Amino acid sequence: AITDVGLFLDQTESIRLSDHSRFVQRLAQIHREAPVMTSSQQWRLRYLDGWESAFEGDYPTAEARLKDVASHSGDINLAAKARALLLSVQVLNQKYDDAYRGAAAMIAELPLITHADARQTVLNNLSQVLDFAGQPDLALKYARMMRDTLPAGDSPCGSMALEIAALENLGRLNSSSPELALATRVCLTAGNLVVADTARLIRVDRYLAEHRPRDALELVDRIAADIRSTGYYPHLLAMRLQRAQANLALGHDAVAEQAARRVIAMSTADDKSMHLADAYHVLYEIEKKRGHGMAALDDYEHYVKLNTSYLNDVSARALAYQRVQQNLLAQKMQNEALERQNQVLRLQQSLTEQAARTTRLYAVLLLGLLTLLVLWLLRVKRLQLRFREMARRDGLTGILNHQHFMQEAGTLVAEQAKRSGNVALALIDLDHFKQINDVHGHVTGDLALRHIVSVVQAWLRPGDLFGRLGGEEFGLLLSGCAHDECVALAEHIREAVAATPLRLDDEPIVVTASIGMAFAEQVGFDLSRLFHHADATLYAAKRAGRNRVMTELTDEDLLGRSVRDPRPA
Ligand SMILES: Nc1nc2c(ncn2[C@@H]2O[C@H](COP(=O)(O)OP(=O)(O)OP(=O)(O)O)[C@@H](O)[C@H]2O)c(=O)[nH]1
Repeated sequence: AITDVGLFLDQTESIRLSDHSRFVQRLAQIHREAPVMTSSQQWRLRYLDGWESAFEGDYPTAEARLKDVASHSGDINLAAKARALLLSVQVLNQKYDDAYRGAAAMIAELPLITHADARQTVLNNLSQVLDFAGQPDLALKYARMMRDTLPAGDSPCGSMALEIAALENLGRLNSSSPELALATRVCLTAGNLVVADTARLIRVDRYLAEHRPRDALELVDRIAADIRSTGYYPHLLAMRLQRAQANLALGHDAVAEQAARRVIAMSTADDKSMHLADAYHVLYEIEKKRGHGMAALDDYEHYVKLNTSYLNDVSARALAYQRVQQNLLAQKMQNEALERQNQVLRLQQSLTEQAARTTRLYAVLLLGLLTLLVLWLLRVKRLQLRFREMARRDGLTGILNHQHFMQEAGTLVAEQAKRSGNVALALIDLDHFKQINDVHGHVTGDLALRHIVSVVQAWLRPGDLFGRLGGEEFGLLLSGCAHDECVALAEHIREAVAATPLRLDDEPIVVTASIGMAFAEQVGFDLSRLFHHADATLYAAKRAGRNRVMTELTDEDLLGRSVRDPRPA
């Protein structure tokens, strides 16, 4: 019983050529015993079944089994072996186009087939198929590749067989070619009788071609037992034909006839080998010698028919090979054209993308520039505003300067004139300011001016105009307050100034202010008249002892004392 299925399959496969009958027995045994097998072992068995079908000449069964293994085993190396064998089966079954397409595909895939055993099988079948396609040069190339990549310990018998087959077709062999002797010896040593027989049968052919029928016959007799023991049909046929031809050449017509008739009897109707045609040619020669005109003619007709059929088959194979090559070339060119078209499309796409990117870049740059421009304009505008504002302000105190106070005051007076509102002008002059400068210094005088300004500002209402008219004199234009309210506000300011001394390190510095007022309701909506009158009341306040608010002129002022010149507008 089979104990180790893997080992059993290995051993069975290894003797398929050297001991074919045992190989068949073992295949039958494994099917009979049906041991438990892994999936991969089942596929290996199927491959061996396919191999045996091919060996027996049952090509349709072989093809079905091998295609099954190639498509479904899932084992890349076993599939490669199955496909390689399928090539030979298809050729033998005259499916040339299929075989040559398969061969082209296998050549392309060759670098992927790394398993040494599978690679040997593929190279082996490629060489066979290409030789059969009338391409002995290529066949020789793959045979030599097979020899050069032979796994260590393997016999070179197989590759030598292919090499001599290709050399034979190239017309490069004669009966004493060392390749033939070497192949025979190597294959006999390896126990591969079928291949050794191939080499020896070629040698017989060469003897016959060299008109050495005796040597041919002698060699045939020597190898007959071996050939019969393999049972390999093409060899049996070849051997009998060679025997017929050799005997014919030696004048042993009866023996020759017998051998030729055995060839014919063995052949199947659709046999396309040259052996059958040649067998009829032997019979034709014999009948001709015998003077049997009708029989000779009959044999000759057979010969011509078979020979034509054989030659047709040879040219059909060569044509199929060329056709497949042309188709592959056309397909390759079509693929290249498509690839070029794709390249153009890809290029166009990338150009479009690049253009879009460039446009985006320009847009971003432009936007950046615009932003910068806007920011710059804003900055310029801000600076302009700042400069304008600076031009309107008094440098020391930050309130309106004289010129701007006069402008704004003019506008305000005109507005109030239109709506008959009330306007009051208060001129504020600090008292004895010269003394502050003299006693505390000019810097302290500056601080005192700013201090007073901040005290006054605390009392201002929105809309009140406050400006420095020069030195220690300030103008305050009030609107929207009744006469008494305006006076009260001026009074609050005066009190606040007097009550809020400037506090530095030393003792507090008290500053007082005199305020003279004028009202539009009394002098009219005219700025210079308002100034003129306020200046006069201010002068009156000073004369009256300072630190006070004056709204009217005293009798004393009215009698004789002239008022000061109004401030220039
Ligand atoms: N520290 C300082 N002093 C100023 C400034 N402008 C004017 N003065 C001083 O203010 C003083 C004004 O003096 P006067 O016009 O004599 O008047 P006063 O001393 O205030 O006396 P009355 O107005 O009569 O009370 C002068 O000593 C000027 O130098 C200024 O910007 N800073």
